[in-house]
This record gives sequence, structure tokens and C-alpha cells, in this order.
Amino acid sequence: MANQDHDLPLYEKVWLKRTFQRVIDTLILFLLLLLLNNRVFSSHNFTFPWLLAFICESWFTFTWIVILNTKWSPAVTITHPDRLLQRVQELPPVDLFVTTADPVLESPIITVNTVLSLLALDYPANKLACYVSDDGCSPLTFYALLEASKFAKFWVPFCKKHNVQVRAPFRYFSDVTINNNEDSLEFKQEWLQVKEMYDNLSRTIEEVTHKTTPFQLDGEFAIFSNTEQRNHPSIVKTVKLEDEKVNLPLYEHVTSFVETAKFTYIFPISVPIEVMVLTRLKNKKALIYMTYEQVILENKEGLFDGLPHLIYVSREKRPQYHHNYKAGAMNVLTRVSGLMSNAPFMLNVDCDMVVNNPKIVLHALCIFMDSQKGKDVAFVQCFQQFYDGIKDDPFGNQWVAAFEYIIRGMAGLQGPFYGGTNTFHRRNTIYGLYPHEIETEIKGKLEEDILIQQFGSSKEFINSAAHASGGSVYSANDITPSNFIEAATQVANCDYECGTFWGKKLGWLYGSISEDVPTGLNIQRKGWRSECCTPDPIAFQGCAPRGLLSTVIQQKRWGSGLTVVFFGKHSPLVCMLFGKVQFRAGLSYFWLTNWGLRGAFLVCYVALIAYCMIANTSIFPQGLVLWIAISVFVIYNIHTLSEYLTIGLSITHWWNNQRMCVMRTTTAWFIGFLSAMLKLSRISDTVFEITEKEHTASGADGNNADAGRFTFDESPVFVVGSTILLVHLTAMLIMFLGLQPTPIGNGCGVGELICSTYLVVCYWPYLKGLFIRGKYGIPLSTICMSSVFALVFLHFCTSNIIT
Ligand SMILES: O=c1ccn([C@@H]2O[C@H](COP(=O)(O)OP(=O)(O)O[C@H]3O[C@H](CO)[C@@H](O)[C@H](O)[C@H]3O)[C@@H](O)[C@H]2O)c(=O)[nH]1
Ligand SMILES: [Mn+2]
Repeated sequence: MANQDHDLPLYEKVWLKRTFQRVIDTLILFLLLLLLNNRVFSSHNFTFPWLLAFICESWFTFTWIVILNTKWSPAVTITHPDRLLQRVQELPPVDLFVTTADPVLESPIITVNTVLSLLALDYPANKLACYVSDDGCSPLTFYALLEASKFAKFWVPFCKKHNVQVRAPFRYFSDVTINNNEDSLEFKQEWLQVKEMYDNLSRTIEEVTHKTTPFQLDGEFAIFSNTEQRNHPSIVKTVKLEDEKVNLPLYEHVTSFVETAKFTYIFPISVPIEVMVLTRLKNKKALIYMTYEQVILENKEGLFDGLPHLIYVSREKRPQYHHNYKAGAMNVLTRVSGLMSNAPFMLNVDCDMVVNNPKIVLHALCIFMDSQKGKDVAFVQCFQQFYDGIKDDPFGNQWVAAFEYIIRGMAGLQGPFYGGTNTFHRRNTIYGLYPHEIETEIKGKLEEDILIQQFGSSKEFINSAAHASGGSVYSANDITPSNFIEAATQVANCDYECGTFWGKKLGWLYGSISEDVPTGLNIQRKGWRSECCTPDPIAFQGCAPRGLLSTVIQQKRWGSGLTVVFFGKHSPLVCMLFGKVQFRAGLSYFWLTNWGLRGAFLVCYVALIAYCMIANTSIFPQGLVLWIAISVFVIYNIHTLSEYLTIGLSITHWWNNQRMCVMRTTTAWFIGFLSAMLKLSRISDTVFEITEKEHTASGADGNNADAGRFTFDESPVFVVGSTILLVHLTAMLIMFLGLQPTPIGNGCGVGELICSTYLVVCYWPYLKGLFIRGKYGIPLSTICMSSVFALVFLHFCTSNIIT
């Protein structure tokens, strides 16, 4: 290898020039400031509505500054896995985390596909360990994984042999068919065989999932009897050894294992690659532990081309302990994996995020391992992109433009925010280290009692954490996850974290249902950077909510979780003032953390406009200044439209996103904001509601009559939406019928009318929903409630309380 080669970076960062965009952005800002200026200096109408308008408009201008700042210096990263492979002697181990929480909303077949795609990554199998956290404590999920691990023994070699790109079987088989003319006979045969196996697998899993009779909880599954999702009792599991065909050469191995690990019991299955299923034996100690782990697949021989370890983890749940949702699950996975494989890097994906680029680990490592720029990179974030997205994004949940402009923009600053999935982390940063500590082995040298205070009382875990912090890893050959079952059980217990730093200073942070954002901020606060990784083909593909109902659940959660972050200890402002988050990076975090607040301000403004129309007053200026306001509106729309068109999105896509932005801000984010306020004032807590992942194996939305159509239910989100619509319809009616009272000041003008019309046009799906019954219509109860609210508002406006 030429010396020169060594100097080439493993990744490059290229800043994009978007000069024209900057000019227009600045023009809009200039006009907004002009309008604000006009409001302050040339208005003589200092009433309460005026003040409210001034506050809201200042907020909108501030939001625009935040957006402009975020978009200003976009960057892309280009990675060179070929250089990495040439340069490093040995690739580092990587732990893979998958979280699932509900076998109904997240069908096990989805999780299975994600896991299979991870097992088949183009990376030495002995360097990978895949951990599945099941917060649903579901025997179905466990069963599905067991079945999948059998299939994996054929699937993984098939993918590697034929260099398959999409390694989630349901995606592969719906995309790729055999070509009789081009494909070899061997390929065709294998394809058919593997396809049949997959069809069997998915049929078996579907059958078990949809069986109306309860799942037979015997044999290996006895461990699941008497468990509840939120309350797992002590579980003792027995395995009938004689049912399995025993592979003799493995026998020796197994007996020695049973001697060393008293509380575990192994039986091998006769398979080409060693597969072991572990379970705990009945013993006193196990009765105290209320969680269990199963090692499903163990690559004990450390075979390069074998299968990665696959470990099922379901942490203990007790009603008296808060389980902290996904953040809690991630911390358990961090500890369990720390014991079992302790890889210096970990990848975390949601259960629906399948690998789309099998070389993604190499791409991400290019960033971490670059000797110049990689040292202070804490995490590598891949975009969230979606398969089978409904055409033109009717619910605005595919975020294509946001990724292109906002996240790439953040990438040019201190780095993208942590998005909760598709992310590679350094184990060290999760353990709370600062960039400069990485090479000084600080944690490794800490006193044991300090480590116990921070990391909890497991000796084995502290040992492994010290190892990790010191930069040394277990060598790939001593990895035997099953040796650590007992210790892993302990660190997955509810009370393990009591009094420790977990969730407060270490790992995934608790307190917000958008755990990802504060976790990322807490890392960047220490001076770490992050990078985007956007290789071609794209890294992962997930399942975007397919209906309005699940979109609303997601949006409400974000609106609420992000507001909690905004006002919390890890708000961007705090991290900027007291931490090492750079000014512009901190400001860009406002784009994200103020979603809930945006809801509050926009609802205020929308109400104000309706008030003006009903009470016949005006918040908008007349004459030239009104024209400036109208031109801001027009320029803004043309500008965003051109941004969409530039990246190949359609006009419909743009319009769908625009109107969805208005709708979700004034409904879901607003409700999220209210629930965050209740949480912050300790009146009620917020709950992580899981979004449904629909499994459409056929890959088309044609078979789904609901695709893209708005469906409604009794959610308070729709009450807010319908109220806003009814109020504006009434206001327009009053205006057109000439029922307005004598004007206050200039009286209501064209500005208000334009705003109101735009709003009603955005709310068109709601308007239709008012007149349809059934699931496409707004429920009568919701309409009644909204009418009451609208009447109250009307009364309020006409009773001249505020003038
Ligand atoms: O108690 C829980 C709740 C959720 N999850 C898992 O968390 C993931 C994300 O949940 P999902 O319902 O898919 O939420 P989304 O809105 O799709 O997720 C986005 O937003 C979340 C924060 O609100 C992030 O955690 C996610 O990574 C991000 O993709 C899923 O794998 C769940 O199984 C758990 O493990 N335990
Ligand atoms: Mn998701």
C-alpha cells in the first residue's frame, strides 16, 4: 500500500453552496423585520389584540431566524469504506440494538425482518451481536425470533453469496424476482428454496400471531406464563432436551458450560452453525430475578462467516417502578451488551428500520475511525427514510424536505440531532465520557465505589465499563454471551438503576417521551460532534405511519416530549450557555425543540384572526404594509415550492406538506404542548404511545383503501382541529352576511380574510370530514364538543371583553 494512501481521509465533508436559497431566506427575514418594525413604530393602536399579534409575530420571526440559521451551511459526508478496509488490521466489534414494545402495533414479523437484515450485514459475523429488547414481554416475539434464527442460517449465506442488497426478506422478495434469461440455474433454485422457507416462516409467525386461541405456553415458552406486560413474575423455564437432536461434537462443550454457569442450562440443536438456546434452571436465586434473557443464537466458535449472536432481552417490569419507555429499554440493552460483548460501537434501530445498505457499518466506521476528524464524533446519524411511503406524502410524515434542508444544515454545524433510530454510537459517550477523556482512560482509573455509584452495583458490569472506557475491548474470541446470563439478568432488573447515574447523566436520558433529543444534546453538551451518514443506497428504511391516526399519535408525542426538553435541564439554551454546544448549533436545536410552542403561538394567532373577523376589528395594517405582508406570504410559498421541486418532489407533495404543517401545528403539537404543560406543572404525566407499524408485504398501497385518506377518531387532537375550523367558518359567515358589529378602528380587512381562507383551505380534509359519517368522517361527539367550544369562543368575541 502506498504511503500516500494512508494520508487520505476515511471520510470527507463537503459544504454545499445554496446561494440563491440564502438570498431569498434573507429577503424573507428582512421583510418580516420590516413588518415587526412597522407594528412597533407606526401603529397607534396598542390594544390587547395588538400586543398578542406583536408577540406571535415576533415568535414567527424568531422561528424564521432559527430556520435560516439551520439551513445556512448544509454539508454532506462522503465515506470511503474501501480505504477503511485497506487500513485497519481488524475491524472493531459492533453491537446492534433493536427495540420492540408491542406485538400488536409492531407485528413480530416486522421485528424479525429487521433482525434478519442486521444479521446479514456485510461485516464479520463474529464482530456483531444483535440484542432485541422486547418491552411487550411477548412469547410471540420470542417465538418469532427463534424461528427467524433458524431461517437466518440459510438467509445470511444466501445474501452474502449473491450479494443481495436489501436483506430484509419481505422487502427482498417483494422487489426482486428471478429473471429466467439472466439468472443462473443455481441462483434460481436457491432463490426459490429460500423464498419458500421465508414464506413458511412468515406464515407460521402470522398464524401464531393471529390465532384466536392463546399461545401454548409450554416447553421453552413456559417462562412467559403468568406474565403481564407491565408486571413480570419470577419465571422458571424448563426445556425438554430429548426433543432436540443433539449434535455430539458439541456435547463436550456444553457439559463444561453447565459446570461453570450454575444457573444456566444449554441445549444445542444440530445445525450447520452452532446454535444454542439457554434458559435458567430452577433455583432459589432465579426466583429473586424477575427478568430473563435468552441467548438465541451464539456464534461461540467466533466464526467469521457464521452468524452473529442474537440475544433476546425483556427487562423486568413492576407497577411500582417507572420503566421510562424506550430510554429505559436502551439503557438495559447498553448494560446487557456491555456484559456480553462490550463492543466499542453500537447501532440502534427501531423494530421497523430494516437495513437497506448492507455495508452501512463500514460507512459509519469510516467516520468514527478517521484519524483527523473522527475522534470527537459521538454518534453517526443516518436519515430516517421509508419504504412504501404513500405517494406525495399526504400526512407529511416522510420528512424528505426536512432531512434535505434542516438535517443537512445541522450536519454543517455541530452535527445532526440524535433521531432515536438509525444511529451508531460510541459506547464511551453513552457512558458519559468527554471527547478528551477518550484516550486518557479516565473511567478505567476511577475508584470502584465511584463507579458503583455511577453505573450500579454489578461487579461484572463495572469491570466491562472500565474495560470499555479504557479503550480495550474483549477480544472477539472470548465472546460468549451465555457466560453472562446471570449478571445480565441482574443489570436488567428494575431496581438496578436506583441511585445511579443511568437516565440522569449516563445513557439514554429519562423524563421526556422524545428521549432521543435530550440524549443527543447531553452528548453534544460535552463538546462532541455528530455526523450524518448518507451512503448510496440509503442506509435504512422504515415504516412511516400510514394513516392520520398514527401520525397524530406520533406528532402529539413529539410536540409534548420536545416541549419538555425545551423547558428542561437539557434545553438547547442551557446546553449552549453552560455546555459546549456551539451558538449556531444550539440555535438549530430550537427548530426541533420548539414544535410544541409553535402550536401554542399559532393557535393564538389563528384565534386572534377569527376574533378580528367576528368583532370587526383588525390586527393587520392597511395599504402598502399589507402588501408587504402579502408578498412575504407569496415569496415564502414560491420559495418552499422551489426547494421541493429542486430535490425532485412534486407540487402535490409540497402542498400536502404545507397544509399538514398548518394542521399538525395547530392540533397535535398544540395538544402536545398542553400535555407538556400539565407534566411540567406535575398535574399529570405523559405517556409514550407507540405508533402502529403496518406490514404491507405486497409493497403497494393500492390494496389499502385507506391509503392517503384522512380518518378520524375521538382524539382531543381532532376536537381542536374541528373547533378551529368551525370558528373560522362562523367568522367568515358573519363577515359575508354583514352581521359584524360597528367596526373598532379600521374594522376587519382583507388581511384577516386572506388568512382565514388559507386556513380553511388547509383544513379542507376536516371540512369534508364534517359531512361524512363513518371512519372518514369526524365523529359526532367530536363535532358536538367542538361546536360548544366554538360557541364559547363566539360569545367571548361578541361580549367585548377585550378591546
Ligand atoms: O416503552 C417503549 C416504547 C417504545 N419502544 C420502542 O421505541 C421505538 C420507537 O417507537 P415508535 O412508536 O416507532 O415511535 P416513532 O414515533 O416511530 O419513533 C420516533 O420517535 C421516538 C421518540 O419519540 C424515537 O425514540 C424513535 O427512535 C423515533 O423513530 C420502537 O421500536 C418501540 O418498540 C420501547 O422499546 N419501549
Ligand atoms: Mn417508528
